[in-house]
Amino acid sequence: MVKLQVAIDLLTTEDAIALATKVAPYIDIIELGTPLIKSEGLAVITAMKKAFPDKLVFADFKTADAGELEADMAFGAGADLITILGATGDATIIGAVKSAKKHGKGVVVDTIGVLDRVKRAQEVIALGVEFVELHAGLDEQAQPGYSIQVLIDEASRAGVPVSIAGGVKLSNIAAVKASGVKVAVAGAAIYGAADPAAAAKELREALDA
Ligand SMILES: O=C(CO)[C@H](O)[C@H](O)COP(=O)(O)O
Repeated sequence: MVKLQVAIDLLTTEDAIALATKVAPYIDIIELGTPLIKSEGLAVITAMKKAFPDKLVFADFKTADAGELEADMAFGAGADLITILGATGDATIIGAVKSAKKHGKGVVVDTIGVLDRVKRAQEVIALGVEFVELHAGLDEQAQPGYSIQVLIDEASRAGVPVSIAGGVKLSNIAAVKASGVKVAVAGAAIYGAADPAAAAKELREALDA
């Protein structure tokens, strides 16, 4: 079964918990976006895990250095998963994996900004990470000509556990699923919808079809 991850790119704990409450029945992983964590600090992780102990809480740290220290901070606050940048050196990823093993949690490598995402995904899986996020960030998505098809094609040939993030929505979720991903990440398609619960339900149903 493909897991559905909601990326919460809102700026307050109150708004994040309100959104998670609406969509919880349909999602597996609650992602606390980088701007949300920068705005609210580690407390938002603790509050979300307390509110949703049965969901995986994903702290989108996008760590570039001090991997073990930052992973200790995220896991200590209640996160189940943390992102480390694929663009950084292996030592940072190895440090975070060490922390994850200590806490019984997991590391996700975010390939934002990496030129050859598939090659890097294959390299970092060997370091013990849970899965790799094939990711076109919000700024890359805003570039003229951006298409999620690039990520879908990459996922199809990755040969290692991956997620796709960067414009996942109802019109492409079937193709995302068919690419063999472990996790589909949807942010704006859920938090930006007039009815986030209905949007999450439709995505869930499409993944389960
Ligand atoms: O991590 C992120 C940005 O850095 C986003 O949460 C992720 O890209 C999901 O985006 P979208 O709103 O397009 O689904």
